[in-house]
Amino acid sequence: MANAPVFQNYINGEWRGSSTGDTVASVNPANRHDIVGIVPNSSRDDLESAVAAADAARTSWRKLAGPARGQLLYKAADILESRIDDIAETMTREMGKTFGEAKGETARGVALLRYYAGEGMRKVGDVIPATDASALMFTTRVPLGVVGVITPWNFPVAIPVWKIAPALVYGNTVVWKPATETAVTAAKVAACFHDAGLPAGVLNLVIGSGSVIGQGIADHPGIHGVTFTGSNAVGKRIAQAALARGAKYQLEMGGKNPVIVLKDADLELAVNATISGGLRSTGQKCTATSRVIVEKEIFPAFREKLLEKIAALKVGDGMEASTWLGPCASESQMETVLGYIRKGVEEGAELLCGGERLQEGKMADGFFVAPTVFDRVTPEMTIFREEIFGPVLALVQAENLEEALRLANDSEYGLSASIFTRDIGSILTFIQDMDAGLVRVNEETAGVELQAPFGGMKNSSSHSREQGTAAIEFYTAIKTVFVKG
Ligand SMILES: NC(=O)C1=CN([C@@H]2O[C@H](COP(=O)(O)OP(=O)(O)OC[C@H]3O[C@@H](n4cnc5c(N)ncnc54)[C@H](O)[C@@H]3O)[C@@H](O)[C@H]2O)C=CC1
Ligand SMILES: O=C(O)CCC(=O)C(=O)O
Repeated sequence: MANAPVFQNYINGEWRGSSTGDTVASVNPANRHDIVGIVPNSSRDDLESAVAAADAARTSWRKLAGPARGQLLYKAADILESRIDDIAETMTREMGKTFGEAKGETARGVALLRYYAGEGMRKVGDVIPATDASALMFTTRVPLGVVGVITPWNFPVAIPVWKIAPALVYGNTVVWKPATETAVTAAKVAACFHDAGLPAGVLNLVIGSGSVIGQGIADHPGIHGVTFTGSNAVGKRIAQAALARGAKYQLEMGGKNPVIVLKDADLELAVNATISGGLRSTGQKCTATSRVIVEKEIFPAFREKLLEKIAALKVGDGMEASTWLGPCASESQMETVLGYIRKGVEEGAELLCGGERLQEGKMADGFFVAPTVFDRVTPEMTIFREEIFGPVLALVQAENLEEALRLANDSEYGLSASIFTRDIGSILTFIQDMDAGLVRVNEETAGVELQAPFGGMKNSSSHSREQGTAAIEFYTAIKTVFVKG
Protein backbone atom coordinates (compact mmCIF):
# COMPACT_ATOMS: atom_id res chain seq x y z
CA MET A 1 0.00 0.00 0.00
CA ALA A 2 2.84 2.40 0.90
CA ASN A 3 4.23 2.32 -2.67
CA ALA A 4 0.92 2.44 -4.48
CA PRO A 5 0.53 5.44 -6.81
CA VAL A 6 -1.95 8.13 -5.75
CA PHE A 7 -4.61 9.48 -8.13
CA GLN A 8 -6.78 12.55 -7.62
CA ASN A 9 -10.00 14.20 -8.66
CA TYR A 10 -9.88 16.50 -11.67
CA ILE A 11 -11.79 19.69 -10.88
CA ASN A 12 -11.63 23.04 -12.69
CA GLY A 13 -8.62 21.90 -14.70
CA GLU A 14 -6.60 20.86 -11.62
CA TRP A 15 -5.75 17.56 -9.93
CA ARG A 16 -6.95 17.64 -6.31
CA GLY A 17 -7.35 15.17 -3.46
CA SER A 18 -10.65 14.98 -1.63
CA SER A 19 -11.31 17.90 0.73
CA THR A 20 -11.44 15.48 3.67
CA GLY A 21 -8.23 13.69 2.66
CA ASP A 22 -10.17 10.43 2.66
CA THR A 23 -8.89 7.77 0.25
CA VAL A 24 -9.64 4.22 -0.81
CA ALA A 25 -7.54 1.54 -2.55
CA SER A 26 -8.32 0.20 -6.01
CA VAL A 27 -7.46 -3.51 -5.88
CA ASN A 28 -6.52 -5.99 -8.61
CA PRO A 29 -9.23 -8.69 -8.64
CA ALA A 30 -6.68 -11.22 -9.98
CA ASN A 31 -4.47 -10.59 -6.94
CA ARG A 32 -5.90 -8.80 -3.92
CA HIS A 33 -2.38 -7.85 -2.73
CA ASP A 34 -1.78 -5.75 -5.84
CA ILE A 35 -3.00 -2.20 -5.16
CA VAL A 36 -3.42 -0.47 -8.51
CA GLY A 37 -3.76 2.96 -6.95
CA ILE A 38 -5.05 5.02 -4.08
CA VAL A 39 -7.98 7.20 -5.07
CA PRO A 40 -10.04 9.88 -3.29
CA ASN A 41 -13.18 9.00 -1.41
CA SER A 42 -14.75 12.38 -2.13
CA SER A 43 -17.26 14.35 -0.11
CA ARG A 44 -20.25 16.52 -1.05
CA ASP A 45 -17.89 19.54 -0.86
CA ASP A 46 -15.81 18.09 -3.70
CA LEU A 47 -18.97 17.58 -5.73
CA GLU A 48 -20.00 21.18 -5.04
CA SER A 49 -16.62 22.42 -6.35
CA ALA A 50 -17.00 20.30 -9.49
CA VAL A 51 -20.54 21.52 -10.20
CA ALA A 52 -19.46 25.13 -9.62
CA ALA A 53 -16.54 24.69 -12.06
CA ALA A 54 -18.78 23.05 -14.68
CA ASP A 55 -21.33 25.84 -14.27
CA ALA A 56 -18.70 28.58 -14.62
CA ALA A 57 -17.31 26.98 -17.79
CA ARG A 58 -20.58 26.28 -19.55
CA THR A 59 -21.26 29.60 -21.28
CA SER A 60 -17.86 29.93 -22.95
CA TRP A 61 -17.87 26.22 -23.90
CA ARG A 62 -21.34 26.47 -25.40
CA LYS A 63 -20.30 29.54 -27.38
CA LEU A 64 -17.24 27.85 -28.86
CA ALA A 65 -18.01 26.70 -32.42
CA GLY A 66 -18.89 23.01 -32.83
CA PRO A 67 -15.87 22.32 -35.10
CA ALA A 68 -13.54 23.81 -32.44
CA ARG A 69 -15.06 21.55 -29.75
CA GLY A 70 -14.62 18.64 -32.16
CA GLN A 71 -10.93 19.50 -32.65
CA LEU A 72 -10.35 19.06 -28.90
CA LEU A 73 -11.95 15.62 -29.07
CA TYR A 74 -9.69 14.66 -32.00
CA LYS A 75 -6.70 15.65 -29.87
CA ALA A 76 -7.99 13.64 -26.89
CA ALA A 77 -8.43 10.66 -29.26
CA ASP A 78 -4.82 10.87 -30.43
CA ILE A 79 -3.58 11.05 -26.85
CA LEU A 80 -5.73 8.11 -25.73
CA GLU A 81 -4.43 6.12 -28.70
CA SER A 82 -0.82 6.92 -27.80
CA ARG A 83 -1.46 5.60 -24.25
CA ILE A 84 -3.42 2.52 -25.26
CA ASP A 85 -1.07 -0.04 -23.68
CA ASP A 86 -0.85 1.72 -20.34
CA ILE A 87 -4.59 2.39 -20.11
CA ALA A 88 -5.49 -1.16 -21.17
CA GLU A 89 -3.08 -2.63 -18.63
CA THR A 90 -4.56 -0.42 -15.91
CA MET A 91 -8.05 -1.60 -16.89
CA THR A 92 -7.02 -5.27 -16.75
CA ARG A 93 -5.38 -4.77 -13.36
CA GLU A 94 -8.39 -2.90 -11.99
CA MET A 95 -11.29 -5.02 -13.19
CA GLY A 96 -9.84 -8.22 -14.58
CA LYS A 97 -10.83 -8.44 -18.26
CA THR A 98 -8.04 -9.83 -20.45
CA PHE A 99 -5.43 -7.41 -21.79
CA GLY A 100 -6.58 -8.15 -25.38
CA GLU A 101 -10.16 -7.19 -24.53
CA ALA A 102 -8.99 -4.13 -22.60
CA LYS A 103 -6.94 -2.98 -25.58
CA GLY A 104 -9.91 -3.52 -27.88
CA GLU A 105 -12.08 -1.47 -25.56
CA THR A 106 -9.56 1.37 -25.38
CA ALA A 107 -9.38 1.39 -29.19
CA ARG A 108 -13.18 1.62 -29.15
CA GLY A 109 -12.79 4.71 -26.92
CA VAL A 110 -10.49 6.27 -29.53
CA ALA A 111 -12.99 5.52 -32.32
CA LEU A 112 -15.86 6.95 -30.24
CA LEU A 113 -13.94 10.18 -29.67
CA ARG A 114 -13.24 10.52 -33.40
CA TYR A 115 -16.86 9.75 -34.31
CA TYR A 116 -18.19 12.45 -31.96
CA ALA A 117 -15.41 14.88 -32.92
CA GLY A 118 -16.91 14.70 -36.43
CA GLU A 119 -20.35 15.55 -35.02
CA GLY A 120 -18.98 19.03 -34.30
CA MET A 121 -19.16 19.67 -38.06
CA ARG A 122 -22.62 18.21 -38.71
CA LYS A 123 -26.01 19.88 -38.92
CA VAL A 124 -28.02 20.57 -35.79
CA GLY A 125 -31.35 21.55 -37.27
CA ASP A 126 -33.82 21.75 -40.15
CA VAL A 127 -35.60 24.49 -42.04
CA ILE A 128 -39.39 24.00 -41.83
CA PRO A 129 -41.86 25.89 -44.09
CA ALA A 130 -43.69 28.58 -42.13
CA THR A 131 -47.33 29.48 -42.89
CA ASP A 132 -46.16 33.07 -43.32
CA ALA A 133 -44.25 33.13 -46.63
CA SER A 134 -42.11 36.08 -45.53
CA ALA A 135 -40.86 34.31 -42.37
CA LEU A 136 -38.03 31.85 -41.81
CA MET A 137 -38.70 28.94 -39.45
CA PHE A 138 -36.00 26.50 -38.42
CA THR A 139 -34.83 24.30 -35.57
CA THR A 140 -31.51 24.43 -33.82
CA ARG A 141 -30.21 22.52 -30.84
CA VAL A 142 -28.86 23.79 -27.55
CA PRO A 143 -26.93 21.91 -24.87
CA LEU A 144 -28.60 20.92 -21.58
CA GLY A 145 -25.95 22.74 -19.51
CA VAL A 146 -24.13 20.64 -16.91
CA VAL A 147 -24.42 16.87 -17.43
CA GLY A 148 -23.77 14.33 -14.66
CA VAL A 149 -22.17 11.11 -15.92
CA ILE A 150 -22.34 8.07 -13.61
CA THR A 151 -20.52 5.01 -14.95
CA PRO A 152 -19.93 1.37 -13.93
CA TRP A 153 -16.75 -0.72 -13.79
CA ASN A 154 -17.45 -3.20 -16.59
CA PHE A 155 -16.46 -0.95 -19.53
CA PRO A 156 -14.27 1.65 -17.78
CA VAL A 157 -13.22 3.42 -21.00
CA ALA A 158 -15.95 2.80 -23.60
CA ILE A 159 -19.01 3.66 -21.50
CA PRO A 160 -17.60 6.93 -20.06
CA VAL A 161 -16.36 7.98 -23.50
CA TRP A 162 -19.67 7.22 -25.24
CA LYS A 163 -21.34 9.54 -22.71
CA ILE A 164 -18.68 12.26 -22.25
CA ALA A 165 -17.76 12.71 -25.95
CA PRO A 166 -21.28 13.55 -27.19
CA ALA A 167 -22.00 15.60 -24.06
CA LEU A 168 -18.96 17.77 -24.80
CA VAL A 169 -19.27 18.07 -28.56
CA TYR A 170 -22.87 19.26 -28.27
CA GLY A 171 -21.74 21.98 -25.86
CA ASN A 172 -22.38 20.64 -22.36
CA THR A 173 -19.94 20.63 -19.48
CA VAL A 174 -19.56 17.44 -17.46
CA VAL A 175 -19.26 16.17 -13.89
CA TRP A 176 -18.19 12.51 -14.08
CA LYS A 177 -18.42 9.97 -11.26
CA PRO A 178 -16.80 6.67 -12.25
CA ALA A 179 -17.14 3.40 -10.33
CA THR A 180 -14.45 3.39 -7.62
CA GLU A 181 -13.40 -0.12 -8.73
CA THR A 182 -12.01 1.44 -11.94
CA ALA A 183 -11.17 4.95 -10.76
CA VAL A 184 -7.49 4.78 -11.76
CA THR A 185 -8.49 4.01 -15.36
CA ALA A 186 -10.93 6.93 -15.12
CA ALA A 187 -8.19 9.32 -13.93
CA LYS A 188 -6.02 8.24 -16.88
CA VAL A 189 -8.89 8.88 -19.32
CA ALA A 190 -9.53 12.32 -17.79
CA ALA A 191 -5.80 13.08 -18.19
CA CYS A 192 -6.16 12.59 -21.97
CA PHE A 193 -8.75 15.40 -22.09
CA HIS A 194 -6.60 17.62 -19.85
CA ASP A 195 -3.52 17.06 -22.02
CA ALA A 196 -5.61 17.77 -25.14
CA GLY A 197 -6.13 21.29 -23.77
CA LEU A 198 -9.78 21.13 -22.73
CA PRO A 199 -10.57 24.42 -20.95
CA ALA A 200 -10.77 24.31 -17.14
CA GLY A 201 -14.14 23.19 -15.76
CA VAL A 202 -15.44 21.64 -18.99
CA LEU A 203 -14.81 18.10 -17.71
CA ASN A 204 -14.63 17.35 -13.99
CA LEU A 205 -13.91 13.97 -12.40
CA VAL A 206 -15.12 13.26 -8.86
CA ILE A 207 -14.22 9.86 -7.44
CA GLY A 208 -16.34 8.65 -4.54
CA SER A 209 -19.12 6.42 -3.36
CA GLY A 210 -22.42 5.91 -5.16
CA SER A 211 -24.43 6.95 -2.13
CA VAL A 212 -22.60 10.29 -1.66
CA ILE A 213 -21.34 11.41 -5.08
CA GLY A 214 -23.70 9.41 -7.32
CA GLN A 215 -26.81 10.28 -5.37
CA GLY A 216 -25.44 13.83 -4.97
CA ILE A 217 -25.33 14.18 -8.77
CA ALA A 218 -28.87 12.83 -9.14
CA ASP A 219 -30.16 15.32 -6.54
CA HIS A 220 -28.10 18.38 -7.50
CA PRO A 221 -30.13 21.35 -8.78
CA GLY A 222 -27.08 22.58 -10.73
CA ILE A 223 -26.97 19.44 -12.88
CA HIS A 224 -29.38 19.58 -15.81
CA GLY A 225 -29.12 16.03 -17.13
CA VAL A 226 -27.92 12.71 -15.68
CA THR A 227 -26.74 9.76 -17.74
CA PHE A 228 -26.21 6.42 -15.99
CA THR A 229 -25.20 2.85 -16.74
CA GLY A 230 -25.39 0.23 -14.00
CA SER A 231 -27.85 -1.79 -11.96
CA ASN A 232 -31.64 -1.47 -12.15
CA ALA A 233 -32.02 -0.66 -8.47
CA VAL A 234 -29.67 2.33 -8.67
CA GLY A 235 -30.98 3.43 -12.07
CA LYS A 236 -34.53 3.69 -10.76
CA ARG A 237 -33.40 5.80 -7.78
CA ILE A 238 -31.56 8.15 -10.10
CA ALA A 239 -34.60 8.47 -12.35
CA GLN A 240 -36.86 9.26 -9.39
CA ALA A 241 -34.44 11.89 -8.04
CA ALA A 242 -34.00 13.50 -11.47
CA LEU A 243 -37.73 13.48 -12.21
CA ALA A 244 -38.53 15.03 -8.83
CA ARG A 245 -36.47 18.11 -9.68
CA GLY A 246 -37.28 18.21 -13.40
CA ALA A 247 -33.88 17.14 -14.73
CA LYS A 248 -33.46 15.05 -17.88
CA TYR A 249 -32.15 11.51 -17.35
CA GLN A 250 -31.04 8.53 -19.35
CA LEU A 251 -30.53 5.02 -17.95
CA GLU A 252 -28.85 1.94 -19.37
CA MET A 253 -29.33 -1.01 -17.04
CA GLY A 254 -29.53 -4.78 -16.94
CA GLY A 255 -30.12 -7.56 -19.40
CA LYS A 256 -31.00 -11.25 -19.33
CA ASN A 257 -30.10 -11.80 -22.91
CA PRO A 258 -31.19 -14.94 -24.77
CA VAL A 259 -29.63 -16.75 -27.67
CA ILE A 260 -31.96 -19.02 -29.66
CA VAL A 261 -30.35 -21.90 -31.53
CA LEU A 262 -32.61 -23.59 -34.08
CA LYS A 263 -32.12 -27.10 -35.49
CA ASP A 264 -30.78 -25.85 -38.84
CA ALA A 265 -28.11 -23.64 -37.22
CA ASP A 266 -24.39 -23.87 -37.91
CA LEU A 267 -23.62 -25.60 -34.60
CA GLU A 268 -19.95 -24.65 -34.45
CA LEU A 269 -20.82 -20.98 -35.02
CA ALA A 270 -23.63 -21.05 -32.43
CA VAL A 271 -21.49 -22.70 -29.75
CA ASN A 272 -18.59 -20.29 -30.31
CA ALA A 273 -20.92 -17.30 -30.16
CA THR A 274 -22.58 -18.58 -26.99
CA ILE A 275 -19.20 -18.93 -25.32
CA SER A 276 -17.94 -15.58 -26.53
CA GLY A 277 -21.21 -13.75 -25.81
CA GLY A 278 -21.72 -15.39 -22.43
CA LEU A 279 -18.25 -15.70 -20.97
CA ARG A 280 -16.00 -12.99 -22.45
CA SER A 281 -15.31 -10.32 -19.82
CA THR A 282 -16.33 -13.05 -17.34
CA GLY A 283 -19.98 -12.51 -18.30
CA GLN A 284 -19.88 -8.94 -16.97
CA LYS A 285 -21.58 -7.19 -19.88
CA CYS A 286 -25.13 -5.93 -19.90
CA THR A 287 -25.32 -7.54 -23.34
CA ALA A 288 -23.88 -10.90 -22.18
CA THR A 289 -25.66 -14.07 -23.29
CA SER A 290 -27.18 -15.66 -20.25
CA ARG A 291 -30.14 -17.80 -21.39
CA VAL A 292 -29.37 -20.37 -24.08
CA ILE A 293 -32.56 -21.67 -25.70
CA VAL A 294 -31.95 -24.61 -28.00
CA GLU A 295 -34.38 -26.52 -30.24
CA LYS A 296 -34.74 -30.06 -28.86
CA GLU A 297 -33.47 -32.00 -31.92
CA ILE A 298 -29.98 -30.52 -31.64
CA PHE A 299 -29.92 -29.97 -27.87
CA PRO A 300 -27.70 -32.98 -26.97
CA ALA A 301 -25.16 -32.21 -29.72
CA PHE A 302 -25.10 -28.51 -28.80
CA ARG A 303 -24.63 -29.24 -25.11
CA GLU A 304 -21.80 -31.71 -25.74
CA LYS A 305 -19.88 -29.30 -27.98
CA LEU A 306 -20.45 -26.43 -25.54
CA LEU A 307 -19.10 -28.38 -22.56
CA GLU A 308 -16.12 -29.66 -24.55
CA LYS A 309 -15.11 -26.13 -25.57
CA ILE A 310 -15.72 -24.61 -22.13
CA ALA A 311 -13.50 -27.29 -20.56
CA ALA A 312 -10.64 -26.01 -22.72
CA LEU A 313 -10.92 -22.36 -21.60
CA LYS A 314 -7.95 -21.12 -19.59
CA VAL A 315 -8.92 -19.10 -16.50
CA GLY A 316 -6.33 -16.80 -14.96
CA ASP A 317 -4.84 -13.33 -14.62
CA GLY A 318 -5.91 -11.24 -17.62
CA MET A 319 -2.34 -9.96 -18.05
CA GLU A 320 -1.10 -13.47 -18.92
CA ALA A 321 -1.20 -14.05 -22.67
CA SER A 322 -2.63 -17.58 -22.31
CA THR A 323 -5.64 -16.43 -20.24
CA TRP A 324 -9.07 -16.53 -21.90
CA LEU A 325 -11.22 -15.79 -18.83
CA GLY A 326 -10.25 -13.39 -16.06
CA PRO A 327 -11.61 -12.98 -12.53
CA CYS A 328 -14.84 -11.35 -11.42
CA ALA A 329 -14.27 -7.60 -11.05
CA SER A 330 -14.41 -7.57 -7.25
CA GLU A 331 -14.88 -9.80 -4.23
CA SER A 332 -18.49 -8.64 -3.84
CA GLN A 333 -19.23 -9.39 -7.51
CA MET A 334 -17.75 -12.88 -7.04
CA GLU A 335 -19.92 -13.42 -3.94
CA THR A 336 -23.00 -12.32 -5.89
CA VAL A 337 -22.21 -14.78 -8.69
CA LEU A 338 -21.54 -17.66 -6.25
CA GLY A 339 -24.84 -16.82 -4.52
CA TYR A 340 -26.73 -17.16 -7.83
CA ILE A 341 -24.99 -20.49 -8.51
CA ARG A 342 -26.06 -21.79 -5.07
CA LYS A 343 -29.61 -20.67 -5.81
CA GLY A 344 -29.57 -22.48 -9.16
CA VAL A 345 -28.64 -25.74 -7.43
CA GLU A 346 -31.17 -25.22 -4.60
CA GLU A 347 -33.98 -24.52 -7.07
CA GLY A 348 -33.30 -27.76 -8.94
CA ALA A 349 -31.26 -26.84 -12.02
CA GLU A 350 -28.64 -29.40 -13.05
CA LEU A 351 -25.05 -28.17 -12.71
CA LEU A 352 -23.13 -29.46 -15.74
CA CYS A 353 -19.78 -27.79 -15.13
CA GLY A 354 -18.09 -25.17 -12.94
CA GLY A 355 -20.09 -23.84 -10.05
CA GLU A 356 -17.21 -23.07 -7.75
CA ARG A 357 -14.58 -20.51 -6.88
CA LEU A 358 -11.14 -21.37 -8.33
CA GLN A 359 -8.36 -21.16 -5.77
CA GLU A 360 -5.52 -23.24 -7.13
CA GLY A 361 -2.03 -21.66 -6.88
CA LYS A 362 -1.99 -17.92 -7.56
CA MET A 363 -5.77 -17.91 -8.11
CA ALA A 364 -6.22 -18.16 -4.32
CA ASP A 365 -5.41 -14.43 -4.12
CA GLY A 366 -8.04 -13.48 -6.70
CA PHE A 367 -11.78 -13.62 -7.29
CA PHE A 368 -12.06 -16.38 -9.88
CA VAL A 369 -15.21 -18.36 -10.64
CA ALA A 370 -15.12 -21.41 -12.93
CA PRO A 371 -17.20 -21.06 -16.12
CA THR A 372 -20.53 -22.56 -15.16
CA VAL A 373 -23.32 -24.21 -17.16
CA PHE A 374 -26.72 -25.21 -15.83
CA ASP A 375 -29.14 -27.54 -17.62
CA ARG A 376 -32.88 -28.09 -16.99
CA VAL A 377 -33.42 -24.43 -16.20
CA THR A 378 -37.08 -23.38 -16.03
CA PRO A 379 -38.65 -19.90 -16.23
CA GLU A 380 -39.55 -19.89 -12.51
CA MET A 381 -35.92 -20.20 -11.44
CA THR A 382 -33.96 -17.20 -10.24
CA ILE A 383 -31.10 -17.98 -12.64
CA PHE A 384 -33.57 -17.72 -15.56
CA ARG A 385 -34.95 -14.38 -14.36
CA GLU A 386 -32.23 -12.27 -12.71
CA GLU A 387 -29.10 -10.71 -14.18
CA ILE A 388 -26.11 -12.63 -12.78
CA PHE A 389 -23.23 -10.67 -14.33
CA GLY A 390 -20.85 -13.61 -14.14
CA PRO A 391 -19.61 -16.61 -16.16
CA VAL A 392 -22.87 -18.56 -15.91
CA LEU A 393 -25.01 -19.99 -18.73
CA ALA A 394 -28.55 -21.36 -18.30
CA LEU A 395 -29.63 -23.98 -20.88
CA VAL A 396 -33.28 -24.42 -21.81
CA GLN A 397 -34.80 -26.77 -24.43
CA ALA A 398 -37.56 -25.57 -26.75
CA GLU A 399 -39.96 -27.53 -28.96
CA ASN A 400 -39.82 -25.03 -31.81
CA LEU A 401 -39.26 -21.37 -32.71
CA GLU A 402 -42.60 -20.33 -31.25
CA GLU A 403 -41.78 -21.76 -27.83
CA ALA A 404 -38.21 -20.44 -28.04
CA LEU A 405 -39.51 -16.91 -28.64
CA ARG A 406 -42.02 -17.23 -25.79
CA LEU A 407 -39.20 -18.23 -23.43
CA ALA A 408 -36.87 -15.54 -24.77
CA ASN A 409 -39.51 -12.83 -24.22
CA ASP A 410 -40.39 -14.11 -20.74
CA SER A 411 -38.22 -11.53 -19.00
CA GLU A 412 -38.50 -8.09 -17.45
CA TYR A 413 -35.48 -7.15 -19.60
CA GLY A 414 -35.13 -6.54 -23.31
CA LEU A 415 -31.61 -5.40 -24.11
CA SER A 416 -30.13 -7.76 -26.70
CA ALA A 417 -30.98 -11.14 -28.23
CA SER A 418 -29.69 -13.33 -30.99
CA ILE A 419 -30.74 -16.28 -33.13
CA PHE A 420 -28.77 -18.92 -34.99
CA THR A 421 -30.55 -20.33 -38.05
CA ARG A 422 -30.23 -20.43 -41.83
CA ASP A 423 -33.96 -20.07 -42.41
CA ILE A 424 -35.05 -16.65 -43.65
CA GLY A 425 -38.63 -17.11 -42.39
CA SER A 426 -37.38 -17.84 -38.85
CA ILE A 427 -35.04 -14.86 -39.05
CA LEU A 428 -37.84 -12.50 -40.03
CA THR A 429 -40.15 -13.84 -37.30
CA PHE A 430 -37.39 -13.34 -34.73
CA ILE A 431 -36.69 -9.78 -35.88
CA GLN A 432 -40.39 -8.93 -35.62
CA ASP A 433 -41.35 -10.76 -32.43
CA MET A 434 -38.29 -10.47 -30.19
CA ASP A 435 -38.73 -7.67 -27.63
CA ALA A 436 -35.17 -6.34 -27.45
CA GLY A 437 -33.44 -3.12 -28.42
CA LEU A 438 -30.66 -5.01 -30.18
CA VAL A 439 -31.48 -8.14 -32.21
CA ARG A 440 -28.69 -10.04 -33.90
CA VAL A 441 -28.76 -12.88 -36.39
CA ASN A 442 -25.99 -15.48 -36.50
CA GLU A 443 -23.90 -13.26 -34.18
CA GLU A 444 -23.40 -13.17 -30.42
CA THR A 445 -25.59 -10.99 -28.19
CA ALA A 446 -22.70 -8.76 -27.03
CA GLY A 447 -20.67 -6.26 -29.01
CA VAL A 448 -22.28 -3.00 -29.93
CA GLU A 449 -21.29 -0.79 -32.86
CA LEU A 450 -20.55 2.78 -31.82
CA GLN A 451 -22.19 4.34 -34.90
CA ALA A 452 -25.57 2.66 -34.26
CA PRO A 453 -28.18 3.41 -31.58
CA PHE A 454 -27.85 1.27 -28.45
CA GLY A 455 -30.44 0.71 -25.72
CA GLY A 456 -33.02 -1.67 -24.41
CA MET A 457 -36.73 -2.25 -24.12
CA LYS A 458 -38.72 -2.98 -20.94
CA ASN A 459 -36.61 -2.60 -17.77
CA SER A 460 -33.29 -2.49 -19.61
CA SER A 461 -33.30 1.24 -20.18
CA SER A 462 -35.22 4.46 -19.82
CA HIS A 463 -36.44 3.82 -23.39
CA SER A 464 -33.85 6.19 -24.74
CA ARG A 465 -30.88 5.28 -26.91
CA GLU A 466 -27.17 6.05 -26.68
CA GLN A 467 -24.40 6.18 -29.30
CA GLY A 468 -24.54 6.88 -33.01
CA THR A 469 -26.74 9.77 -34.04
CA ALA A 470 -29.18 8.90 -31.22
CA ALA A 471 -26.93 10.61 -28.66
CA ILE A 472 -27.92 14.10 -29.78
CA GLU A 473 -31.47 13.46 -28.52
CA PHE A 474 -30.33 13.24 -24.91
CA TYR A 475 -27.52 15.80 -24.83
CA THR A 476 -29.43 18.63 -26.51
CA ALA A 477 -32.82 20.30 -26.51
CA ILE A 478 -34.51 21.44 -29.71
CA LYS A 479 -35.19 25.15 -30.07
CA THR A 480 -37.71 26.12 -32.76
CA VAL A 481 -36.99 29.53 -34.22
CA PHE A 482 -39.43 31.77 -36.11
CA VAL A 483 -37.94 34.85 -37.76
CA LYS A 484 -40.07 37.56 -39.35
CA GLY A 485 -38.14 40.14 -41.29
N1 LIG B 1 -25.80 -2.45 -17.21
C1 LIG B 1 -24.53 -2.61 -16.94
O1 LIG B 1 -23.70 -2.48 -17.79
C2 LIG B 1 -24.13 -2.87 -15.53
C3 LIG B 1 -24.94 -3.59 -14.69
N2 LIG B 1 -24.53 -3.84 -13.44
C4 LIG B 1 -25.40 -4.68 -12.59
O2 LIG B 1 -25.39 -4.19 -11.28
C5 LIG B 1 -24.95 -5.17 -10.36
C6 LIG B 1 -24.21 -4.52 -9.23
O3 LIG B 1 -23.07 -3.82 -9.68
P1 LIG B 1 -22.69 -2.42 -9.02
O4 LIG B 1 -21.32 -2.03 -9.32
O5 LIG B 1 -23.04 -2.49 -7.58
O6 LIG B 1 -23.68 -1.45 -9.84
P2 LIG B 1 -24.23 -0.04 -9.40
O7 LIG B 1 -25.45 0.23 -10.17
O8 LIG B 1 -24.26 0.05 -7.92
O9 LIG B 1 -23.05 0.96 -9.87
C7 LIG B 1 -23.00 1.67 -11.08
C8 LIG B 1 -22.58 3.12 -10.79
O10 LIG B 1 -23.58 3.75 -10.00
C9 LIG B 1 -23.01 4.30 -8.81
N3 LIG B 1 -24.00 4.29 -7.74
C10 LIG B 1 -24.20 3.37 -6.76
N4 LIG B 1 -25.19 3.75 -5.92
C11 LIG B 1 -25.65 4.94 -6.39
C12 LIG B 1 -26.69 5.84 -5.98
N5 LIG B 1 -27.45 5.59 -4.91
N6 LIG B 1 -26.90 6.95 -6.70
C13 LIG B 1 -26.16 7.22 -7.80
N7 LIG B 1 -25.14 6.43 -8.22
C14 LIG B 1 -24.89 5.29 -7.54
C15 LIG B 1 -21.81 3.41 -8.57
O11 LIG B 1 -20.89 4.04 -7.70
C16 LIG B 1 -21.29 3.23 -9.98
O12 LIG B 1 -20.57 4.37 -10.38
C17 LIG B 1 -24.14 -6.13 -11.21
O13 LIG B 1 -24.09 -7.40 -10.65
C18 LIG B 1 -24.89 -6.10 -12.50
O14 LIG B 1 -25.99 -6.98 -12.43
C19 LIG B 1 -23.35 -3.35 -12.95
C20 LIG B 1 -22.51 -2.62 -13.74
C21 LIG B 1 -22.84 -2.35 -15.11
O1 LIG C 1 -21.62 -5.39 -25.68
C1 LIG C 1 -21.01 -4.32 -25.65
O2 LIG C 1 -20.08 -4.08 -26.43
C2 LIG C 1 -21.39 -3.23 -24.70
C3 LIG C 1 -21.98 -3.78 -23.45
C4 LIG C 1 -22.42 -2.72 -22.51
O3 LIG C 1 -22.78 -1.65 -22.90
C5 LIG C 1 -22.44 -2.99 -21.08
O4 LIG C 1 -22.13 -4.09 -20.65
O5 LIG C 1 -22.76 -2.04 -20.33
